[in-house]
Amino acid sequence: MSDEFDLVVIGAGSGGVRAARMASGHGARVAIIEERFFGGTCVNVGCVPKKLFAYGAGFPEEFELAASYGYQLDGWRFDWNTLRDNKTREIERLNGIYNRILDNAGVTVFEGHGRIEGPGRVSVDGDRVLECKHILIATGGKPHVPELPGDHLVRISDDLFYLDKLPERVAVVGGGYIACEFASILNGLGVEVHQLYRRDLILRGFDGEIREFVAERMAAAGIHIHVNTDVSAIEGDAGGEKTLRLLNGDSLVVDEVFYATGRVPKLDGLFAEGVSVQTRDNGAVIVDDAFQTSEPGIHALGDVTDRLQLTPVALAEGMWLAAHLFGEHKPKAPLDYRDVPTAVFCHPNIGTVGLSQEEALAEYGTIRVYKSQFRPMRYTLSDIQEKSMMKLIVDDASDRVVGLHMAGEESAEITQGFAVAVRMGATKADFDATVGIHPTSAEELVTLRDGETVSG
Ligand SMILES: Cc1cc2nc3c(=O)[nH]c(=O)nc-3n(C[C@H](O)[C@H](O)[C@H](O)COP(=O)(O)OP(=O)(O)OC[C@H]3O[C@@H](n4cnc5c(N)ncnc54)[C@H](O)[C@@H]3O)c2cc1C
Ligand SMILES: NC(=O)c1ccc[n+]([C@@H]2O[C@H](COP(=O)([O-])OP(=O)(O)OC[C@H]3O[C@@H](n4cnc5c(N)ncnc54)[C@H](O)[C@@H]3O)[C@@H](O)[C@H]2O)c1
Repeated sequence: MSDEFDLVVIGAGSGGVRAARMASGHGARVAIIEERFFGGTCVNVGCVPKKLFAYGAGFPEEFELAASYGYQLDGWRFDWNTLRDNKTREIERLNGIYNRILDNAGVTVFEGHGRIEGPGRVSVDGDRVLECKHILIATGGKPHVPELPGDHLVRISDDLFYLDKLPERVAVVGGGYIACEFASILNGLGVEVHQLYRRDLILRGFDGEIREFVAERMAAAGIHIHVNTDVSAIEGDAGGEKTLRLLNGDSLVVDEVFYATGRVPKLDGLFAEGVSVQTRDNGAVIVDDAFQTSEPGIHALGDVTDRLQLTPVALAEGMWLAAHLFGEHKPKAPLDYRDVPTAVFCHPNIGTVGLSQEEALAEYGTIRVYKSQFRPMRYTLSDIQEKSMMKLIVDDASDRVVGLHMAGEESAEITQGFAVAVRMGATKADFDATVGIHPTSAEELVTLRDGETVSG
């Protein structure tokens, strides 16, 4: 086996695997080094197990709904171990697939810790040294927990996926993607959930009315959302009850405390002494439009650069870089981060693409806002009070739809399709001219009529 490569990728997560495969496909000699799990965060402790758990958490409501359609269920019992272990089996299957994909693509795989020894030199476990023309840092991120007394009692997102037993009461600290998703999953599985958020409304950065709607729906589903609240100390022991001392003087007793207070770039032991690249204050590797760091021949992409921490973004970056470095047809323009759709798999789901009402107002001055709240048909035979909300934000001058937001069942699935139209610059008139599919929730988005003009 040769130890000389065109590209050595450090980290076999979403971005690293895609870049390695594509580069190999373009004819490059590629090696990849992974120290923990093939497929990275998304496959092992992120998107995939999270979505499986979110499906699992939806069943109690399905059982209740089934009764309204005439199904007599003779009671049910939930077994955490079955869900956790079935999930783990599926993740192990995917690990194998990732390994095979790399092999089949002709990528040389190393298991161990990658360290950059100098330009064009990467060691595996500080031992074997690989020589290469290009190095790619695709080492992802890791959870950030603020320092506080008792922080050794805190659990991070990775831990949820391997809990020995499901706790009866939890506190989830944070108001972003992971905190909202975990709060919804645990609540759906029957756990008493307290979500603590330091500001006044969760899901900062999303459209204001969608945030209010989702916070209200999550609370209606049974999650105790404590806003303007932060933790000053945690007391207790790892295997038992924990008491959270709150800044407002209150306290809260739970069995587990999950912190979902953001993720920071993972650079642990990545650089040998005397080697470095420029980073931002939070450690994010600074790259230009071509994913080039401050050091020639060293590139970086994905979560370690802290642009948009999303798997499809890391995949797109990996493909772009592989084509740029080794492709016959080089990309003609930098990757476009405009109108990247995203979803939060809390309950209800959020799907969003483009600008929030607040952002659109600041950018365009005068906008039209179309919105609708309704009870999806599926629930109308039951007493379940599920609701959906949809919003279109239109630039008044050009009639272009610049933002599309939905909270409610199937939001993520529906938004993916509409994201194509928004990216292509569809106008409100185009939406109006599109015939709906009946009866669906999605048809609401092409039948919204009475817009409100808002000027900033
Ligand atoms: C709980 C959770 C849920 C999420 N859900 C979603 C979702 O639903 N949708 C979505 O789009 N995104 C989601 N994300 C975000 C998504 O997982 C990340 O954006 C994505 O995985 C980033 O890919 P990456 O290649 O940059 O890094 P990663 O996937 O983190 O891969 C980095 C890899 O590098 C390895 N590594 C690190 N240092 C070294 C070293 N020195 N040597 C060798 N190997 C090393 C790590 O072990 C890891 O396997 C979620 C994240 C979390 C935590
Ligand atoms: N569905 C998805 O696509 C998905 C799901 C999960 C994660 N992700 C990605 O992973 C990233 C990380 O997720 P996350 O939820 O950890 O981060 P986040 O940035 O979405 O949320 C972090 C939350 O922690 C709070 N916070 C930060 N520091 C704090 C402190 N010291 N004390 C109290 N609260 C504090 C913030 O106010 C915020 O509410 C996300 O930004 C997202 O890009 C995506």
